[in-house]
Amino acid sequence: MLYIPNSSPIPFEEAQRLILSVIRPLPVITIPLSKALGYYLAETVRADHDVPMFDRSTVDGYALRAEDVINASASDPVKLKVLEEIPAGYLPQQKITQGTASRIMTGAPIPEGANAVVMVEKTENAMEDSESVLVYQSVKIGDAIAKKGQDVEEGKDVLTQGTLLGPIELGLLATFGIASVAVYAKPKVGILSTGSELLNVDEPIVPGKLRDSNGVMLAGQVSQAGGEPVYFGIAPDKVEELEKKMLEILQQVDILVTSGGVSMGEYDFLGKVFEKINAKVIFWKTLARPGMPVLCGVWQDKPIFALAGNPASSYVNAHLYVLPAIRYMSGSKDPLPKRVTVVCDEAIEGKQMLHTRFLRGLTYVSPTGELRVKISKKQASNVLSSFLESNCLVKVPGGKGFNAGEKAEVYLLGAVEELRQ
Ligand SMILES: Nc1nc2c(c(=O)[nH]1)N[C@H]1C(S)=C(S)[C@@H](COP(=O)(O)OP(=O)(O)OC[C@H]3O[C@@H](n4cnc5c(N)ncnc54)[C@H](O)[C@@H]3O)O[C@H]1N2
Ligand code: MOO
Repeated sequence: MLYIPNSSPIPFEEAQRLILSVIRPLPVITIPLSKALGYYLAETVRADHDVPMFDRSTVDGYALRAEDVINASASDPVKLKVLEEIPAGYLPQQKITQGTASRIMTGAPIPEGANAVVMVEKTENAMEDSESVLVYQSVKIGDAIAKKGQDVEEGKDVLTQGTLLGPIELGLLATFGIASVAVYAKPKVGILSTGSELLNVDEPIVPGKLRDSNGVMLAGQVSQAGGEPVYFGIAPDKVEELEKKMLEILQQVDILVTSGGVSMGEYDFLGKVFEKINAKVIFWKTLARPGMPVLCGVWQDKPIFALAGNPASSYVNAHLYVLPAIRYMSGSKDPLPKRVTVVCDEAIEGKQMLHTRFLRGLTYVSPTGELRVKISKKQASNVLSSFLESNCLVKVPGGKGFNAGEKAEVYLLGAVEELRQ
């Protein structure tokens, strides 16, 4: 049995590395393209044709030879004979020769002989006079023509295995006729809140007790990372009940996440339960706060994350350890949290601390366009509300502080588009 109650805390980066070394991407499934948003691609898709497939007009106008209108101007237009009209979706029938042009619509194939398109606005009576057109502007060879293969060249990789499928990726797959797509399955993540002091969200408050806020919060984080959360309610601080409940859940999910019961209290039983259910401990305690006492193990290849119970600790633990595991099992090649470097508004004390701290902060764009961060006021592990005014975690490594104006690394919590000015 590997459970070591007095194991020494490890750096959080080492904890992340250890987790990723014991898990694997889930099996590949094939699903309709319309359902594939948010999945990771399990195959590399190669372009089996050019996009565009032919030289096409980028404007409504006239396909012509640039050399025929080299001297055209507003005061001295050039008259060309109009051969035909080419709507998008049709093939040209006529070849452009000296002194001729064809009316062409945006997206339609360029006729043979033409080497440029002039916009209809730079011509006169264009749409009424089907015989001829007056061109009031010169054009250069290639003007208003999207070349064959301009977007994607035949034979090139369009998307590689491990790419997260967003709206753009779905559009590209549709372009190549991929109606069903091979992706990695998404992990089912069981969530169990532990603690005899906890009440269900809909229960009336009882003196000394509090409602389970971690359950729904963790489910939200799991969903945002692309996992499928399943909430299994509250379990009391009793070893036998926890053991039974956790084994039951483990049969049904790919990952188990619990919160509470991992520190040194008389009722902190999670370590004991790991021992009872024969879960192999990967680590217990990291050199990072909030969430220092987090316990992580595997049971029959399924990771178990026993997160520290304080709400901010659970949130940060999930962000640093659970979400990367979800992304990795979902097929991501880059599962660790997104980070950026920003300039500190104010000094951050910390030289005397041994562990890394993740401080709540607000990253914003300064009027000069610089990414800067201000530290939120409340940082205690039991405080959740200060995340409302935060959008990042500022990493303050052990033994280090920051001067005002110094650069620090922050872990982004919201979308980058949410950075406020
Ligand atoms: N003697 C020591 N005491 C503590 C240590 C330590 O090293 N030695 N570590 C402290 C740290 S750091 C943390 S973090 C907490 C984490 O402890 P647990 O994971 O055992 O969490 P609990 O004691 O079960 O709960 C802590 C706190 O959070 C509340 N809680 C728990 N679950 C929920 C939930 N689902 N929703 C809302 N609130 C929840 C719980 O009621 C407690 O108030 O331990 C320190 N102690
Ligand atoms: O590591 Mo604990 O989460 O600070 O209070």
